[in-house]
Amino acid sequence: MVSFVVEKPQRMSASQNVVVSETTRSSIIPNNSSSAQKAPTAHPGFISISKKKLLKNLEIINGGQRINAWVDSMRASSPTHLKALPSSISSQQQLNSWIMDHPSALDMFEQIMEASAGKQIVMFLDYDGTLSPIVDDPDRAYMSSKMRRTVKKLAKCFPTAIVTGRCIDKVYNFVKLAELYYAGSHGMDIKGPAKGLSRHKRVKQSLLYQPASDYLPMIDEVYKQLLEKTKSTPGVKIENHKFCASVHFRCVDEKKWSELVLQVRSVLKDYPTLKLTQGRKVFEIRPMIDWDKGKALEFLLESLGFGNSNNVFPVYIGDDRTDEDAFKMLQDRGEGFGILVSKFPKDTDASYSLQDPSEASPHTRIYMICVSIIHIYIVVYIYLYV
Ligand SMILES: O=P(O)(O)OC[C@H]1O[C@H](O[C@H]2O[C@H](CO)[C@@H](O)[C@H](O)[C@H]2O)[C@H](O)[C@@H](O)[C@@H]1O
Repeated sequence: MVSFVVEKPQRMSASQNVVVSETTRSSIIPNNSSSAQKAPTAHPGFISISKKKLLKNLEIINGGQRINAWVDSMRASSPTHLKALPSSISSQQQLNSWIMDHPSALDMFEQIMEASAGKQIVMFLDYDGTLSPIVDDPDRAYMSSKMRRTVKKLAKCFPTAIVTGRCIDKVYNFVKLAELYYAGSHGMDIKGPAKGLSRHKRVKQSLLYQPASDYLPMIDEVYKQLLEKTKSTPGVKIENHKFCASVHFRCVDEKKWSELVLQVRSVLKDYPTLKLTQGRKVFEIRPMIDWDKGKALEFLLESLGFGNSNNVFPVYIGDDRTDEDAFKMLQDRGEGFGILVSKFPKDTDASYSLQDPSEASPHTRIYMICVSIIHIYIVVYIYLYV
């Protein structure tokens, strides 16, 4: 039986977390006692619900299984922002203080230029919510042609990778750029640029690494079971991402969420080697292996010959909790920086943010940052070599 514990890991692998409330990085993870940690203190400036209070709020139903925590977590899953502020702190004050800690990447040209001078920039880009806007139907999360042109230009200047929860085939159908590296299925499927590019037909990327290949049949089985179990829930969408599966509830009526949770759990109970994490209005079912977007980033840097190099400057742009693993990896390596795309303050390991109160689309923001990075590169190149 899979049961769940509530914990508050502050700096554990972000992708292992299912956020219980908007104000914490609390998580619901499969109940294995070794993973239950002592609750650390919350990040300063961030409001946390105590474990006791949270547990009090949990409703014990269905043979002792806790459902309300899941539903709270689902409610908070997109957009993630800080609602439950003490009345003494206005949301504007909180935003200001967060921006002091995570300044807009667009205001930091000089610092970025200085820090990256003489180093090889390597670009890592998340897809959903970063290169494409969040939309109701995951099959229609198109990237604009303008964005595609920007990414193409970027890839001419620097090695560029798409790091996504989607499987490579699906993300490739949106991005359509053979010259990129792709780390699909949350980094569990890594491919390099295709050799012998063709304008007319897709040339297959070269396989670099698949750390969860043993899980392929299991994920397929789970995907089919999820389809079957959830078919009575209107609006649900199940995706097979090869090494992981997604259960979307963005279009499921909130009244049906507890029912959906029960359906998902009834499938997962037979698969103790899978874990469940949560993204933006989506449950992600993934192999319980020590691999995430951060590890994929590290792997790609090594593959590019920058394993032990001081001459590399990786930049990772992402919007979701799973991107935190990559931000953390950069922070731990002390190289490059992470940029969080978010309009709201979030607990993050990214150094910079891209948030736009004037509601510019993610396209515009990423476009601007990419153009800026290309600009920085050209300036540095001219400075050094011309
Ligand atoms: O790592 P990412 O590239 O950010 O992928 C994470 C998930 O993205 C997709 O779902 C999200 O975007 C959808 C389209 O905008 C939206 O409908 C959904 O609510 C979001 O969660 C993708 O469909 C998932 O499978 C990925 O895991």
